Amino acid sequence: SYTIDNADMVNALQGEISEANIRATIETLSSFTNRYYTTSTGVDAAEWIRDKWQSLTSSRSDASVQLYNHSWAQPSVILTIQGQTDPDEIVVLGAHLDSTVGFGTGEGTRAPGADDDASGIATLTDVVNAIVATDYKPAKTLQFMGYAAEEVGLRGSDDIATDYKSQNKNVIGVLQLDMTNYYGSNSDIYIIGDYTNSAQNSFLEDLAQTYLGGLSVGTTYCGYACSDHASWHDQGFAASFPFEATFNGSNPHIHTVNDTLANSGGDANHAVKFGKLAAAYVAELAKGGT
Ligand SMILES: N[C@H](Cc1ccc(I)cc1)C(=O)NO
Ligand SMILES: [Zn+2]
Ligand SMILES: [Zn+2]
Repeated sequence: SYTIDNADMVNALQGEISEANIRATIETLSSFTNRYYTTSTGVDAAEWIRDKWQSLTSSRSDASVQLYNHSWAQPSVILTIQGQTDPDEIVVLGAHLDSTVGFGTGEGTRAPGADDDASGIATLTDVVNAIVATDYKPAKTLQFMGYAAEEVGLRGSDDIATDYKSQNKNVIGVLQLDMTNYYGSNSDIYIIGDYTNSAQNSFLEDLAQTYLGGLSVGTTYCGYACSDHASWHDQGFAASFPFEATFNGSNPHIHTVNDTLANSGGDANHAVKFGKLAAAYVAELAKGGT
């Protein structure tokens, strides 16, 4: 059952979430020609994330970063921060690191993917930065995951979720961030109601009410397995997916060469909301302190 009783830690983490940091990471990731799952630049982008997460956590003896290799070129990236008291309980926060402009994407094709999903990776990266800046030590284990090959059938997260299920890993919750930075609808955050866990969705709503007072939270539906949360849901894990807008209000530029920061408003102000929600999710699910 979910409890909300770690306010000092949540507030400290939220105080470190930075629009400028998130924007800088979006700009770097969208500057790779593409992050497609079969290309050299798709591999380069994954390795950049590995290096970034490694450098952010280099002072932490409880942290390590690994590539998770698949049957195609682009690896996934997993940062593990060991839990202090309940290390076998795992909280997963994910986003996908690949980008596409649809059929025909290949070596040299321009696919910036600023919102889809550099915004999600950048948001998670800033939560990692906040964890280090506050010297937060989670009671349960955290795993930050950059998934490869989401755009071609949720393939990276499917490999990982299936692997974790077969190993009987005790994943107590999964949060997906895919498109956090296009402010396209009236409410600030939309909880996806299908292929997700309703109890955890309610927990997210309670976290937003408690820690994101001024923001409004709605619900919307994909109607299909629309991002990596569905891979975890399919394996029976509790997954949730806070999303940028309603389906109709979401970023119309995705999967085109026009999915740029400029076409997401030119800043990361919308993504900041998701960073603060993710920070609350981390501290109130994984508990712990400094
Ligand atoms: N289909 C998803 C984007 C997407 C996710 C949820 C909703 I509602 C609308 C659109 C995708 O391209 N993920 O990479
Ligand atoms: Zn996506
Ligand atoms: Zn996409």
